[in-house]
Amino acid sequence: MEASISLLGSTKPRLSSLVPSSNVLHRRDFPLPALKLKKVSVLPRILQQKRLIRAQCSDGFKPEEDDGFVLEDVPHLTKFLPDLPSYPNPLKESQAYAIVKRTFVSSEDVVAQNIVVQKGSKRGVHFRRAGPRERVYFRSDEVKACIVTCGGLCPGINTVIREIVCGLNNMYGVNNILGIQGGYGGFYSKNTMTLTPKVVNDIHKRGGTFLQTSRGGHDTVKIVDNIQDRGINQVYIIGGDGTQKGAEKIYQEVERRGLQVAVSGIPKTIDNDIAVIDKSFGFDTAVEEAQRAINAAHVEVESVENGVGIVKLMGRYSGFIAMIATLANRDVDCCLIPESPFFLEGKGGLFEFIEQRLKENRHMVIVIAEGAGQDYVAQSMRVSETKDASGNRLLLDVGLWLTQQIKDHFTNVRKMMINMKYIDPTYMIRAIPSNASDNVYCTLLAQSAVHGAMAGYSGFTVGPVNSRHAYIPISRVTEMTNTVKLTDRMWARLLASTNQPSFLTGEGALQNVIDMETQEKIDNIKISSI
Ligand SMILES: Nc1ncnc2c1ncn2[C@@H]1O[C@H](COP(=O)(O)OP(=O)(O)O)[C@@H](O)[C@H]1O
Ligand SMILES: O=P(O)(O)OC[C@H]1O[C@](O)(COP(=O)(O)O)[C@@H](O)[C@@H]1O
Ligand SMILES: [Mg+2]
Repeated sequence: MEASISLLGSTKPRLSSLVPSSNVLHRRDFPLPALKLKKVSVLPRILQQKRLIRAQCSDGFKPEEDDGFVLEDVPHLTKFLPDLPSYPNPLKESQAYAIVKRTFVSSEDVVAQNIVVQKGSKRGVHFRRAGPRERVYFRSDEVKACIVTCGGLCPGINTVIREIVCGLNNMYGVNNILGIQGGYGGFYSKNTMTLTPKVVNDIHKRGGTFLQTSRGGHDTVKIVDNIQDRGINQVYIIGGDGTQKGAEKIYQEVERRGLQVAVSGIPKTIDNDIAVIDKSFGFDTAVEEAQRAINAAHVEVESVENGVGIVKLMGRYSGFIAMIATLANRDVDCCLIPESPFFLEGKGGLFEFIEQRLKENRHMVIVIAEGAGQDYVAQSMRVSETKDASGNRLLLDVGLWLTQQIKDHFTNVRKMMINMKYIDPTYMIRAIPSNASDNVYCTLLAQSAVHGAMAGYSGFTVGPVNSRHAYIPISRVTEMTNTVKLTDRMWARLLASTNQPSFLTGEGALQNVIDMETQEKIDNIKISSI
């Protein structure tokens, strides 16, 4: 049996850096013989720092020689605490699971990242399947867990908090659970609160986060000092890409200090910009809520002469909410997202399209993601870039800017009377409670996180990959942002449904073509690295 690690990257690897904490093949579960290192390709400059390390494993599955099977594994506490005792999983005694055929997930169960395959193709990347394991590495009465929420809001955070508390308590008999208030900074600057199933009983019916949140304030050493001082041994971290980067640092510090602490990340983002997972929780709820704003815009512009409605939706770097809300609605004439640069003037531009639609229909609706056209807006406003406490770029209000540009053009240049209606429902969309299907999704995420932590995994993220929940190395979800691929069919479906210009031809299109080429290169790398 043979196993090897392949490194995609430009720098010469050191052995220690090749086996990162997030990618250790766990010998007990998945016993591996010697590891062989292989440098397989050099990425273009744009991705050079983002080294993708993957471990190829042929053990356990007894695959054919070099069938291309790759397991991207998550770390286990026994990696640095080899003598850690394990215990039978208390779920064995659970009445609820009494007649379940297979209560426990086998160490050989994995989830394939790619499910569309060609006959004879390599098996590709896999992640460990999430779920309860036969043996756990914590005694229930020894567990002291904490939960923290960081970054922006999204529907469903309270459901995840509730289900971590109830999952720990109902499935594993854990009674000691703390809420860290106000995000990462709360570890060292605020009091904790005690969380019980009773305390969190109906929080899933409310939007926001019961624990409060914040941006900025991540201080790894202070946070881990606090974890150590309080005797916390399970840390559940709910947050987006920035938060998950922070979770990775906390795990690394935990490992450096040799602490028996399970660090579990639960990906949260309204923008759906987290890589690898199918979709982030709260996204469907947000898309549904966006329909109300789009419908309102449509009613308004339909009721007046030459009505032009603009609805601004969230999406800092990724236009998923705008794209899916547009596709779902069918009253939208044009959707503008950060991934697809647009231009206003001249042939093939937005002004020309608006005029054409007004002639045809006497009204039109534009949906714009808040991150769209930022460089364009910045050029015309000459403003310097500012950042929030977490280092995220603060966006210029593209919705207001576009409203003004359209007004000026039609009133002053085209001498046409138009009726502009601008709707900005951004915070309303992310502040609501999650819908029924997101609630179920949040429950599965929370329970997967609890099972993973109890099973002794640490430094991992949970999430569905092709509809199956998996344990994913944190670095895999932070190294790339999930964005709308203009070269995928979904964007083509949108263009076909709105019949809007693609902004790839015409006077303002040169830069767009360059951006498309860059995007295509990135897509090709992602595809070839799978
Ligand atoms: N690279 C990073 N390393 C450590 N912590 C980070 C990093 N980026 C962001 N954070 C922390 O994660 C938290 C949330 O980050 P933010 O980007 O605001 O939201 P989100 O996690 O939802 O994307 C903040 O407390 C921030 O300090
Ligand atoms: O005003 P806030 O709270 O900083 O949030 C605004 C940003 O938060 C987002 O919802 C994304 O938040 P996250 O990075 O926390 O996922 C963006 O869509 C938006 O630009
Ligand atoms: Mg983010």
